[in-house]
Amino acid sequence: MTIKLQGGSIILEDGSMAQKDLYIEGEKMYFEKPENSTDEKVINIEGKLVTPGFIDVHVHLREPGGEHKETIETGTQAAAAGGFTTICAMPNTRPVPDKVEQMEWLQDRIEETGHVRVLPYAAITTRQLGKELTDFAALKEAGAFAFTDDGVGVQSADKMLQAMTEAAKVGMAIVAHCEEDTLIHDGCVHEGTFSAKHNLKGIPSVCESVHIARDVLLAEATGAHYHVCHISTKESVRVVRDAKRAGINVTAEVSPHHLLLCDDDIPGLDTNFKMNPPLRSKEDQHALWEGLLDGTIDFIATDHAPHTEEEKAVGMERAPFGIVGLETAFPLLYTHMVKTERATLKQLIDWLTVKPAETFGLQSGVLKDGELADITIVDLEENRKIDKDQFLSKGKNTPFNGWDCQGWPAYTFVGGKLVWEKGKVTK
Ligand SMILES: NC(=O)N[C@@H](CC(=O)O)C(=O)O
Ligand SMILES: [Zn+2]
Ligand SMILES: [Zn+2]
Repeated sequence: MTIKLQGGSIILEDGSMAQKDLYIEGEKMYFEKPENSTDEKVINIEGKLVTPGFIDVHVHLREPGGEHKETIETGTQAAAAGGFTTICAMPNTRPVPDKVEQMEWLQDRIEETGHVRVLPYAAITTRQLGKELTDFAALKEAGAFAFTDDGVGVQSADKMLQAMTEAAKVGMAIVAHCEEDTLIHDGCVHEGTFSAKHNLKGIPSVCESVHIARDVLLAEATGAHYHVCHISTKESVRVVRDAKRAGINVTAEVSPHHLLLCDDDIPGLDTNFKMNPPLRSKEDQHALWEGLLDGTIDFIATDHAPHTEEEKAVGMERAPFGIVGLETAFPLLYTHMVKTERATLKQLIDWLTVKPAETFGLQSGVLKDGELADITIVDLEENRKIDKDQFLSKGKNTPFNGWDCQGWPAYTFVGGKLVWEKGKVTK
């Protein structure tokens, strides 16, 4: 059966917007009605926006080993609800995907229970311990998206040098959680006004930026593609900007929460404002916007990191780091970036589609005649409050609960299949 998406505004490959019907037949999309099409189901999407499905390269699905926080099934349902058609799963699970066997298990599980495309990362080091490199060639062969030890930094410069050398050989990216263990100082929030006011130990900005400074030089020495996860400080932005100017192959992502919040916004000892890296200063937040707008930062990724309410209910110092993001990213960014005219709709969509696709050489990210139908349809007029109890994710740990947002995903198609329709999963 052909699905006709009728009357929507489409974002075309060249970035222009056109009022145009779109047809889905099998896995593919077409700008004209396919010739062999017989019966037709019309979905009226007048007034709505049709965009390439969103891509999030930084998601914690927790399976295997953390199924009480999230599963591939619930995490991909949350992704579908958020308009994401491709997400990349972080490897800080138990066991860690550091061997072909684990990658294969993960691929099977994704195939069985995933509602959207899931591209799994493999670890840089065995059990993410930073000691022994994994077999990059074998893991690439087994379908790894890229290599990362996200959750912890790679402490040894020599290990990182070896990792980048191997990554360059197999033509894959090193995706880095940048954190120098000797500078964490046992902190639970940013070292700044909030930590001082509440007498909490702080994580200084240099804890992140020294790793980035080290790593861009290693990337230069090896020619590897080096990607910075969840960039959060002004010094980090400056280092990446300078490295790009020097022609080093570095890219970076920023999370919605680091764009929309700083440590002044933390209302008190609320652990839904605790994440790694922590919310930094107003100045840092400003530098992230600047970096994103001038192209130093390439795109946006959520760092969706679900934890249970019980785990989060043990106080600022002991609660785990991390907040969820898949179901709130677009409405938050549309409301606080586009409606406020700090960026255009086209820029926002690029940061969620074309840019991550280009950075990692993915085929998706554009609407193109005859291509796979990974499509998100957004109701830009819909207004509602974020309600954590409505999340499909098991994680309710968001600092944005109750925020008024405009612009919510209404339909999500993955490979021509409707996986989300106004409030319900349709698989
Ligand atoms: N971001 C976080 O605060 N937490 C992440 C780990 C990580 O992304 O570093 C998690 O796995 O919970
Ligand atoms: Zn991380
Ligand atoms: Zn992460």
